[in-house]
Amino acid sequence: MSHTPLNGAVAHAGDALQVRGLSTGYRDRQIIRQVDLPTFRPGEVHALLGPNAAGKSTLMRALAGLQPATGSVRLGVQELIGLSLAEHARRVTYMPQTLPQGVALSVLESVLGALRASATGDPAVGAGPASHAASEQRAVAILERVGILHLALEGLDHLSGGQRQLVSLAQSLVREPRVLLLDEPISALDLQHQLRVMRLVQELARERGMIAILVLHDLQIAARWSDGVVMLSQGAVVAMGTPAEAITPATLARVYGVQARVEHCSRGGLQIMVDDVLPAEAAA
Ligand SMILES: Nc1ncnc2c1ncn2[C@@H]1O[C@H](COP(=O)(O)OP(=O)(O)OP(=O)(O)O)[C@@H](O)[C@H]1O
Repeated sequence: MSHTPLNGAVAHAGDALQVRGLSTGYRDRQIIRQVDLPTFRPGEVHALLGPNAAGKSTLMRALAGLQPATGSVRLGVQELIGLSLAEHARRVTYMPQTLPQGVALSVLESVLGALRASATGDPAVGAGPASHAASEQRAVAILERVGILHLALEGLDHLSGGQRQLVSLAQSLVREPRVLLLDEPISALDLQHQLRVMRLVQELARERGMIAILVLHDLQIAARWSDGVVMLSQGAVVAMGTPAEAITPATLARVYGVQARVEHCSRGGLQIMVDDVLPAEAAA
């Protein structure tokens, strides 16, 4: 398969994710209406942006097969809508905004549990002492890359909010999914950890040929680390493309109702300055 990767992404042979005419919602309320998304290619990192209640988590959960949807979500030639949850989870991992509370496990045990839960049929993660050692090696390696190996034996309930978010990330990464969906993965992290996580996700996407889609609220981080951006508002796509194409004063006014300037730096980055909230009639 040949394609032109976005930004600095390395071309990976592998299956692209194609989303066409996707609709989903809750009971009598449709949230996402007939959405087409850009082609997500192996090795790329994409940001899903939009205001509160735009439908970002709902869309991510539908992509992960965690709620009923209509339309098409295809990974290569495989249609994912209609697959069993287990089949879906073998290909797509979703990291929710919050880690469940009250789990009496150590960090390492929780990462091993996430690996086992996803590994039915993977010979490297089966029963028996040899595969147990292999699983433990894989879990330790990911804790090290996330930078929390020193927390391996800590109880989950003793961690800070940011530490819990890093554990949640490790639980998702250890599964080595082809598609990784991270819902606000850096919302509880300090500046240094935000950058470390974004760098790690980009590195792993490039190394593994993984597709990473992240819900983010920080536009500057999205612009710096994403190959592609999708902006969602009221369940519909308002803009998509490279960060420079999608993040413009006009889209920021329309989607967030703010007056902003976007400057293109000589080194290729974007500088986004939000000056004010627009009056309601100007934002509409
Ligand atoms: N379980 C649910 N049952 C019914 N409605 C829901 C449910 N979860 C979310 N919604 C509604 O769906 C809409 C979209 O919510 P969603 O969580 O997808 O938005 P979001 O863009 O992720 O927002 P945020 O940035 O605040 O996390 C909201 O109006 C919300 O009230």
